[in-house]
Amino acid sequence: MAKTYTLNVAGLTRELTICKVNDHMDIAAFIMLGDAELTVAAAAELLKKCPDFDILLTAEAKGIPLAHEMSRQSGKPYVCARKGVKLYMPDPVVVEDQSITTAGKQKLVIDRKELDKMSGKRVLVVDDVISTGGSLKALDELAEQTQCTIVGQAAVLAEGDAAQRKDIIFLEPLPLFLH
Ligand SMILES: O=P(O)(O)OC[C@H]1O[C@H](OP(=O)(O)OP(=O)(O)O)[C@H](O)[C@@H]1O
Ligand SMILES: Nc1ncnc2[nH]cnc12
Repeated sequence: MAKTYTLNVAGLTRELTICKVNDHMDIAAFIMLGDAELTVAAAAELLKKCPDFDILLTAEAKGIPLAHEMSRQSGKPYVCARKGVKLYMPDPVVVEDQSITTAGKQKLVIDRKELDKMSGKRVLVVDDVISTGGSLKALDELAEQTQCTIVGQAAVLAEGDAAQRKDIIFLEPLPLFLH
């Protein structure tokens, strides 16, 4: 049987499977994709803690259901950064992204027209989990490519050292398993 970590968040309990990242570190995999009950509950709790905003910004893939639900509950729109350039992006703005779960570099991309939906707006950056902060940094870099104000950076979970950060809003910490 795979080892698990018991997570209590937004009034719900989930058993997260522990997965190997490398010889020295495991993570408890937090997968909200497919978990509508948790997504709805976490979005509601997070919105209570976040400042007023005009538009949400998130990253493909696991950030999408959370941003969608926060958008639905708040009535505010969201913009999603994709992990690659699509043929329907005439003017893609691309930044590099490195996250704890992915070996090597990824890309985050938003087409200019989509990016400019944030222009002059108060932007709340959201993701399911913040760990190294690499993905959050890439989202911030994209937001900085237009005239907007980032009013908050929020995630359901802050993993490892991210739980000590004072510049993010989160519901619960998530440990890293070092050995
Ligand atoms: O703080 P970091 O170290 O960047 O880790 C956090 C990021 O990692 C996960 O995405 P992942 O790269 O696994 O991609 P996915 O959502 O496409 O599965 C998660 O959804 C965050 O975006
Ligand atoms: N614990 C975790 N589970 C899933 N994706 C992650 N990205 C960063 N940390 C993660």
